[in-house]
Amino acid sequence: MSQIEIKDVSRTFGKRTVLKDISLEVEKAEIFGLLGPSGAGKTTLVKCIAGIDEATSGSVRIGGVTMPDLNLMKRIGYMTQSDALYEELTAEENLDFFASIYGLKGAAKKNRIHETMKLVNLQGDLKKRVAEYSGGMKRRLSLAISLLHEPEVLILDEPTVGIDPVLRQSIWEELERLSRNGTTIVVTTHVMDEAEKCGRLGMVREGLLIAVGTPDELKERIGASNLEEVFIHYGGVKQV
Ligand SMILES: Nc1ncnc2c1ncn2[C@@H]1O[C@H](COP(=O)(O)OP(=O)(O)OP(=O)(O)O)[C@@H](O)[C@H]1O
Repeated sequence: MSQIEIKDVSRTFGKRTVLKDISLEVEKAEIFGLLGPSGAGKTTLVKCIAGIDEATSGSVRIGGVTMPDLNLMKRIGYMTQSDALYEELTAEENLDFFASIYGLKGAAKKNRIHETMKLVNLQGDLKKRVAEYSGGMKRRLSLAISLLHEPEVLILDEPTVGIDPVLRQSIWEELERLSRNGTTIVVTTHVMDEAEKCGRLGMVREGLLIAVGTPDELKERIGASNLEEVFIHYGGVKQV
């Protein structure tokens, strides 16, 4: 059984269909990347996987359980594109709040807060109010929050936007470490060198999943020398 099983998922908003019959399986410990032009439906798809949104038809199962499922959501880490943070609270208070929701307590909670903040290089800014954080710092704090409870499945919607290349690299090293330890990761990105680090990629265009494969398979399939060409071939629009 695959860790994530997406079967014939469609999502409509009013008369508009933004996901069309998407079927996909993601294996345990895989890093699966979703690529596609802006508005293609990547965020809508990851929201359906995370159980934040529900497919109009079709099903999403994680570990054999149909989503959305409240119990299962505690085992999923989800980082949204727009940071869901309490601006008036300090970073530490934000982390403390989310850690408590996930059932972390006492010394274990404190240790995990420090570990995740170290990981995103914000350990010196725990006491700072989020309102005083830069955009990139907020992204890093959101990432730390999504990692707090060491989820089995991690869903990241453009996690490294606004993050400098050095830190981006260390975040990817951490994602690779998590995957080696068994975490399944689904990540959306517009950054080609990040896409290259994914085990497999899914190309989304106008609500359809039009190609799936390893970065090398996708390149070979169309005779491209790099992923940018693959993106342009399948996406039609060049992203900056
Ligand atoms: N709640 C909603 N109501 C109506 N339309 C929506 C809603 N959410 C998303 N859409 C539409 O669905 C389409 C897909 O949006 P989505 O955010 O999934 O794209 P995306 O591929 O993630 O884009 P980006 O790369 O810019 O983040 C867009 O045309 C968007 O306007």
